[in-house]
Amino acid sequence: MEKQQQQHCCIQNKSEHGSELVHIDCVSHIYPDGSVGIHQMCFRVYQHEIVALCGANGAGKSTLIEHLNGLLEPAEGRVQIRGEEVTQEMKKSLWKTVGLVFQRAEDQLFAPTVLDDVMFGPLNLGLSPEDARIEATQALSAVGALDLAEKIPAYLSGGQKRLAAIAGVLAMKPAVIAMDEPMSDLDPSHAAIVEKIICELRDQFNISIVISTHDLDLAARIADRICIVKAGSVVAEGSAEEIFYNQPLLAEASLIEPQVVALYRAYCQKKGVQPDQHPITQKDLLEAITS
Ligand SMILES: Nc1ncnc2c1ncn2[C@@H]1O[C@H](COP(=O)(O)OP(=O)(O)OP(=O)(O)O)[C@@H](O)[C@H]1O
Repeated sequence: MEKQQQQHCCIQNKSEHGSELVHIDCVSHIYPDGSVGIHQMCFRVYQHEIVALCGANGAGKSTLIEHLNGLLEPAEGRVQIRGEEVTQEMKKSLWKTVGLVFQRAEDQLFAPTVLDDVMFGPLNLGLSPEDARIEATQALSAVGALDLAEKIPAYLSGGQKRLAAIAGVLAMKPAVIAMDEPMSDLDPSHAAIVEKIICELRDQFNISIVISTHDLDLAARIADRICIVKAGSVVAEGSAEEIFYNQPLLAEASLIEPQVVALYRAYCQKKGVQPDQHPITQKDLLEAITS
């Protein structure tokens, strides 16, 4: 089986990446009702990166995310943390390395106040109440939500719940934070706040971020690496330029190219020129069409 796993996991660690933090090599994950969640899935998270999992509904993004912190386990396969294979005993503590922000943030908020909630993780890590309070206060401050500390989680707005949930995970100082659809249900201004926080977590806290998203424009703006998930597997990975200018790949994965890519193609078509650049951000696009 060892040989089979090595053969299947064909996307190799490349020198341009930082060191490897998590490696999921999942031959299969079958849900109790027999549904195949993921299969032949190879996925790595490297240090200091934002990686976006993009795929259609039911592609397997959430199932993969839940494998990252041991909420789900491969029926067949293995998980490695910093090159070390995770044993049954270690599975219980994967959450210390990988924090998970659920799609429905309320699913992880249960304490009487936001501060209590954010302190829960540090207390579980064995910190004293005083130190847990300091960590929680710093985490709330980092996501700009210190004013929510004494609020009752159930009464927060959707955007506030998302910030409180991110703070709760950040307070444990994990190496990786995985967020399942982090912008779902957020208005544009709250989405912009969360987008900024995601970039700050990488840049200021050196935390690697995994997001699952249907929003390819978001992925194009912030992700260092894009993984296309289809039918339970990562079928392609690369930079935004490599992935989002590959029309056959996107069509095969039932994805629609980001707006910047569509606009650039339309511009080139109208001008009768070959699309010889690969703008990904609005700034790149402006430069490409004005240069
Ligand atoms: N608890 C479950 N029990 C049975 N099947 C499940 C369960 N959760 C997910 N699945 C199935 O596993 C497959 C992958 O689902 P998953 O939720 O991982 O996809 P996804 O890419 O996150 O989808 P979406 O974008 O719609 O959230 C789907 O076929 C789904 O029906």
